[in-house]
Amino acid sequence: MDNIFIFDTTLRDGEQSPGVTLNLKEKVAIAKQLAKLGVDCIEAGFPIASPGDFESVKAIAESVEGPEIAGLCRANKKDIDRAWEALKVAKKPRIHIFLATSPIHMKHKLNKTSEEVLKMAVEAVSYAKSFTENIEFSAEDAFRSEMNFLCEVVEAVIDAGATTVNIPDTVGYATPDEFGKFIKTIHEKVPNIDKAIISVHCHNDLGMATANSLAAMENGARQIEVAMNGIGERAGNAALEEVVMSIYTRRHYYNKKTNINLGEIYRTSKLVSHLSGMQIQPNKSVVGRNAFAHESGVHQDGVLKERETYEIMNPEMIGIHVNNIVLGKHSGRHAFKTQLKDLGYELEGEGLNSAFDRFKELCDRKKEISDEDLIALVDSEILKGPETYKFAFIHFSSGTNVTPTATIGVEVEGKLVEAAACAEGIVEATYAAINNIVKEEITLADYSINSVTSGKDAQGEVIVKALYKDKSFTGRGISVDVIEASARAYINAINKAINMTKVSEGK
Ligand SMILES: CC(=O)SCCNC(=O)CCNC(=O)[C@H](O)C(C)(C)COP(=O)(O)OP(=O)(O)OC[C@H]1O[C@@H](n2cnc3c(N)ncnc32)[C@H](O)[C@@H]1OP(=O)(O)O
Ligand SMILES: CC(C)C(=O)C(=O)O
Ligand SMILES: [Mg+2]
Repeated sequence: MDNIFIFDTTLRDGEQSPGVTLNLKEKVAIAKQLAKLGVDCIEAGFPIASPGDFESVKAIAESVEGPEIAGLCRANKKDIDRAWEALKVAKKPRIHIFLATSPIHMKHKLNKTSEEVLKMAVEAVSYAKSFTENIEFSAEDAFRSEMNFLCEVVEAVIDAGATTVNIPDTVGYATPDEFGKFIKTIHEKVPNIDKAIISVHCHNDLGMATANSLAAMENGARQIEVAMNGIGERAGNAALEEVVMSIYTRRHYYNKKTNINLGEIYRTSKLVSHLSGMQIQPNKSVVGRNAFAHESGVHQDGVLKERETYEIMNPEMIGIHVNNIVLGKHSGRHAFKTQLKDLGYELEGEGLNSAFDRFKELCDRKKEISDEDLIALVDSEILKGPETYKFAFIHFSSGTNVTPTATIGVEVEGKLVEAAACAEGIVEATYAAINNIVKEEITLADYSINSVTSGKDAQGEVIVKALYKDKSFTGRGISVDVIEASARAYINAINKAINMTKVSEGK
């Protein structure tokens, strides 16, 4: 079976999803999980975009082993220099240069002729080649490009040393049959095509990103670019879990394989969803809550008699955990640590202690702690990043004919600071009380609440988006009390906003 190279762009195109902002610690945690998952290449970011992006690409290049680490750049020297500065510490660095080749992008966005674009592409690849052998070139908006010109660019960048050439459907315009034919034609027309790996990068604007990627694979593409849970610009990228599980489940049809450890898929999906704040729709293929649920009698009867009547994949295969240990108030550190290890977390020392303390607090408020509770707790506890403001307590009163009032306690540099506020609603009062302590120009842009598990003692997970200096920051908070979860989420967003802005302003 031929191997298909999986290039993961969760941390670059995925992070371009509106409203998603990940801090350095979160990006490194996702990259380490992607390495466990077995992706062949991690696109860690766009180093010139901001000091924060640069630092996270560098940190991933330094600390994540296994996959190649790629950094994106435009076709110019300063982007390539900056990308190399971040990537050079990686064991297997890859410079990824993109430049649009479609008439609409060249004319309106780049204001360049096709001759100038061809020259820029070749010069950029040749320049990057002075740093590393491993160069990917992406012809942005390739699918809307004129075929002969696109082939001319592909041939020229391969001659200049590109080892991978990516053919993106940047705006998700293609349909599977025509995209397959498109990739086939490129293979037929470009004489030196065998000297490079042909890659595809499909967007999901018409819901066809996975189908288009697979059609391209059937016509010679050997690398597929994906993002976990399909996150990315606009409607997102081809979803890693869909592409990989299609290749696996239909392996006898496609005769292809990937290096992905299928058992890490669910865990990675959960981590990305928690940290990005992009919730997974219940009916999402492979990783949605309902992907393996059977509601109707005929289906339940079938599955009880023989699972394969209605299931084409085994949930355990993708790491949906079958749990024999029930954690609760009487569990100790050993069971806690073992359970976490089964879920993919290797916690030691301070990290383990702080997660265990939060776990014990939770046990006082909730009888049985599920895997979902544990994952949410550890993700919010361990990866929250620097805490300028630390939640201490909240008291509130609210109800019909009562003015909602909240008093909040927050630790600032080790000192407890308290403030109170009234408003029309209790969440608004809580946030006004927090604003009285924080005194920064931060506004709430979005708020959502979900229960982590079912049952009356379920934890609530609040995700907020806060605006600070024209940028949006996601915060997450969990608690069995939804007002406390709301306070924790807002404080988390404020901490991220202040600390990530300091990094990007070089402070
Ligand atoms: C399809 C994709 O996903 S592409 C990746 C998109 N990702 C991002 O944009 C990441 C975040 N971006 C940023 O932070 C900023 O856009 C930066 C730092 C990269 C650039 O910021 P600025 O210098 O202020 O430029 P701005 O974004 O306004 O405009 C882009 C400029 O790059 C040029 N450009 C766009 N693509 C390319 C390219 N591939 N190669 C060279 N130049 C390019 C544009 O023509 C424009 O140039 P102009 O100023 O001469 O008109
Ligand atoms: C940078 C390129 C690969 C991209 O994201 C696109 O064309 O969609
Ligand atoms: Mg893209």
